[in-house]
Amino acid sequence: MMPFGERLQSVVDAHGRLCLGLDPHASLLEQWGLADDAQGARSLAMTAIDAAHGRVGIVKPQAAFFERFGAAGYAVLEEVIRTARDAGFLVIADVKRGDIGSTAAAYGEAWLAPGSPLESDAMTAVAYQGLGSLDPVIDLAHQHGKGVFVLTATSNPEGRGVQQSVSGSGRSVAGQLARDVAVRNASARGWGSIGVVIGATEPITASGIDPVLLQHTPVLGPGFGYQGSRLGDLASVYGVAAGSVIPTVTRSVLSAGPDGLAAALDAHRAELAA
Ligand SMILES: O=c1ccn([C@@H]2O[C@H](COP(=O)(O)O)[C@@H](O)[C@H]2O)c(=O)[nH]1
Repeated sequence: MMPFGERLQSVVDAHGRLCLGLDPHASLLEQWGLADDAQGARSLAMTAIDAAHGRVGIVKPQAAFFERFGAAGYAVLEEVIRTARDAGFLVIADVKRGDIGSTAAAYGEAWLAPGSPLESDAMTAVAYQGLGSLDPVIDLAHQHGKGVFVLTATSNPEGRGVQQSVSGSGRSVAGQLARDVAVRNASARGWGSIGVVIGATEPITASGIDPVLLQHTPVLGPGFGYQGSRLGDLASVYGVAAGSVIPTVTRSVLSAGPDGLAAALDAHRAELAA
């Protein structure tokens, strides 16, 4: 099985690095004229996947917007993930899971184990219980050619108090976490399979992250579009790590409505290319 980092690189080479978020917000369902239920969420996500064909190679369903509908929402999420993967998209399940190791392992089995109903190509994870608590997930990911993106410096301003605080190492929490993740990718030829999530809403150096360390570490970058950052600002936000960033856009595309999705995606791709 090819490692996730290499699979990610080949998808980026073929389709570019923009990632489309699949977030059926209640407000978007209303705007699209869809019911605020599991079938409405299904319709929005499937329409977005159709429009994404040939435009992006990576999609990121946000589980929370499906979980709102309980079992019916989960059934739809399973179908959305399967449909996207069968169509050749790389699917990053934005689930932000984390716990003591034995429980984290079960999260890994849910989202990354081959044959699991929710099998995705990568998942997002939270290291608040220590990066080591995610080791069972990381081991599982390596075993099956999957990826894990660890929240490091998030796009929401409320995160900064914790993430920018300086730990005993003399480094910020975010800076230390980025360093610890980067160490796990050190032997990769290109990108490793363990990524970080670093929001685009302020320069990453403000969080004490050394961009030089991220050469082999894929960076999932939310915060573009709706949250205010511009794809054209990629280099000023991420510095020398800009080449490792997978920028994600969601509401700034989905708010264009079903008929405007393709044009919105093309406009975002053009901004990124420029
Ligand atoms: O720091 C983070 C981590 C994750 N997200 C997620 O990304 C999308 C952003 O959606 P937009 O509509 O493009 O703002 C959403 O699913 C968040 O949960 C984030 O925004 N920031």
